[in-house]
Amino acid sequence: MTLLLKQVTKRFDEHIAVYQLSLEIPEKEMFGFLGGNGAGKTTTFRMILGLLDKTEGEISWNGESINYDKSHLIGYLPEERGLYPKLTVRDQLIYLGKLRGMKKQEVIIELESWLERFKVPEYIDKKVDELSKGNQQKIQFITAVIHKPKLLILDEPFSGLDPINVEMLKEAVVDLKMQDTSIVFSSHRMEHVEELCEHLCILHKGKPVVQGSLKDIKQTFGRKNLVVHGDHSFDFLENFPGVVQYKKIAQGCELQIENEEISQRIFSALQGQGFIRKFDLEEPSLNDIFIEKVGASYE
Ligand SMILES: Nc1ncnc2c1ncn2[C@@H]1O[C@H](COP(=O)(O)OP(=O)(O)OP(=O)(O)O)[C@@H](O)[C@H]1O
Repeated sequence: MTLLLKQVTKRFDEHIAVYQLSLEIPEKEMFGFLGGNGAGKTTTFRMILGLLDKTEGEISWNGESINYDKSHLIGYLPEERGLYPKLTVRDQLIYLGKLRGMKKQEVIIELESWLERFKVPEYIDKKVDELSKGNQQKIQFITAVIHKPKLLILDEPFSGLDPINVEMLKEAVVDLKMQDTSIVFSSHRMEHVEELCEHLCILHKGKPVVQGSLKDIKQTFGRKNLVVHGDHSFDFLENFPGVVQYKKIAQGCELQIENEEISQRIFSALQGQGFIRKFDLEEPSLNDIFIEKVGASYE
């Protein structure tokens, strides 16, 4: 089931939060939605989920308008987490699971298996406000996935988690994808999107500035990173034609260059200048691309 956004705009009075956004989110894939603060990610999610009316445009799933009565098809981890603090994890999940058409016993089986997986089986009888923020987030994640949705929308799923829990959640998300769940997630963390997503969109002030497959985005960006390690000074490369950025490091330097050809010229210029231990041409990182496209306004 492909999720399609066509020329979607959202205005809050005079303020345009999302402007003519068109996106195709392939089924059974993980799609990364990037953007600085206030770029329009959450607003877009809320429109997809029917929590906010769009001002203009169309949103469809598998060629049809999304039927919000069939809430069991969609799972949502909101940015502002919202669990009932005084309910136990068990009661919370039973309540939310039933809202999505699950039977109590089904909920318990799924919940126990998720808590086991997240290595916190003892939390089942704890009240939410007895849990740390990171652990509350795991519970919130379980509420988003317990009913096995076909489309899963995760708004900043990894924020506030320690590295071990980030890995645990990442693995869970990858497994859900393997089980054919279509997943869209927003993040400020480029490396997470780079690691997990085949396709992505970078929003800036409500407009897409980059979108497509990660591979194509990197290829068409043109610029490359070049890492050179060696014993002599590489300072002359700072003003070398085609070098966009120069960074001195202990072992040598790291450069951003305009294109692959510049690396050949640098290679020639380094001949006879001493021992080179490393000369590596690398794809730009998503972080490089983000900074270039979104620039100084990113917080
Ligand atoms: N209910 C609202 N009323 C008025 N303006 C709003 C409302 N919701 C969002 N906005 C504005 O719309 C813009 C997009 O906000 P949104 O929350 O979608 O950004 P975001 O990309 O999710 O940001 P962040 O990464 O900081 O969470 C912002 O300028 C925000 O102030």
